[in-house]
Order: sequence, then C-alpha cells, then structure tokens
Amino acid sequence: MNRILFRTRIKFCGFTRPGDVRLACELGADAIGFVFARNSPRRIEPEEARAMRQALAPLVDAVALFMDNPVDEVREVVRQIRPSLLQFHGDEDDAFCRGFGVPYLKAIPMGGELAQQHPAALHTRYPGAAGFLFDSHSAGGAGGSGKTFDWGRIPAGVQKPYVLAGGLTADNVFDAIIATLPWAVDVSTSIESAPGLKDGDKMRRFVEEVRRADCHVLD
Ligand SMILES: O=C(O)c1ccccc1NCC(=O)[C@H](O)[C@H](O)COP(=O)(O)O
Repeated sequence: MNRILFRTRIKFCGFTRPGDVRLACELGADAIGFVFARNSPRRIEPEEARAMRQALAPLVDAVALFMDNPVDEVREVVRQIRPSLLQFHGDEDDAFCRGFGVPYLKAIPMGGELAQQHPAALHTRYPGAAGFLFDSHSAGGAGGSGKTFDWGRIPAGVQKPYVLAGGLTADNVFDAIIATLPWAVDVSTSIESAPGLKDGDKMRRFVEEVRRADCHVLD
C-alpha cells in the first residue's frame, strides 16, 4: 500500500461515559468501541451503550465488541445500537460473525496458535472478515490487558486491512506504526485513569503520536 499521505485510523475502545465519547470524537478518534464481553471491567449494557451511541459525532464509527457472547445478546446489541462494525475476540467462526448483517473484524490472539499460521489460513478461516485485529491476548484470554506482543509475529502478506492492538501507548505507538504499518491502531488501557474511565490528556497525546508517525517519511 502506498503510505504517502496515509492516515492511520484510530480506534479508542472500552467507553462507559458519554462525556468521554464526545471528547474522543473531538480529539480525532475514527472509531469508538463498546465492550459487551462478559467479565470485562469495561462491559456495558445495551441500554447504556445507546446513550453513548447518541454522543458519537457524525462520521465516527461505533464498534461493538464481543467474546463468545450468545447469539441473542449480539442480536440485541445490533438492534439497539446499530454499530457499523462488530469485533469478535473469542472462538466465533465466520458463519457466526457474518450472521448479523454487519461487517466484522476478527481479533487474532497473538499468544495463540492462529498467530503462527500462514496468512492464507486466516483468510480461509474468516473469508467474510472486513479485516483482522492483532491483539496480545492468548486464545481464550481477554483483551484490554495493556500488554504488548512481539510485532514481528504479525504474519507477512495479510491481504485485508489489519488493526494493531495490545499495550499501545503514547510512548510506543510511533514505533509500532513505523514497524507494522497497520490500517488502524486500537487502544484501551493506556488512555484510561481506571478501567472504562478515559483521560483526555492521554487520548490527546496518543492522537498526536499517531499523527507524528503518519508524517514520518519512510526510507
Ligand atoms: O477491553 C476489554 O476489557 C476486553 C475484554 C474482552 C475482550 C476484548 C477486550 N478488549 C479488546 C480491545 O479492543 C482493546 O482495545 C484491545 O485489546 C487493546 O487493549 P489494551 O491493550 O488495553 O490497549
């Protein structure tokens, strides 16, 4: 992909307060993630997510995140929130992920066996995916850990857009973008003061560093 004038998209994930959503949009987020995974400290109910959905600025995507949720739960979120993208972190297969009529991202656990496979295996296993999200958790583990993984493990030759996630911070996102040239970056922990509570200064610094990487001329 030609990176001249490329703009790395930014997804901020795990919101629980409408005011944080408004601020994130003003600061330049392209997508806002709402977590419906069970046992997550950032999990919200569909009713709460509706209020935050209304706080979204125009042209900013709402992403609904799941991890092995029952089909009825996903349906209910889709009905109430109307997300533009779904994100699946569990053992969901392509048929399940495609079954809601909304484009989806499949999270790939970089601590898990899928990470070792040839990219063709990812495409074969998830032909309907709009893209992949490489995150630091192991298979069966939850995201939002604040931990990084070895970016060198991202399979070369992935044909779909991919999102880099896992332990990104304002201090490492410049290097992460230069090293991996992702379509987008996704962050949760490092822009928080506590799980689910976002911090304006941390979000601003993160956006500034992504913009700095986008202005960096590659050799
Ligand atoms: O955020 C969670 O609590 C969560 C729980 C279960 C599955 C996935 C989860 N989050 C996934 C995300 O999209 C995070 O933004 C991504 O893992 C990066 O998180 P972090 O390492 O904290 O920046």
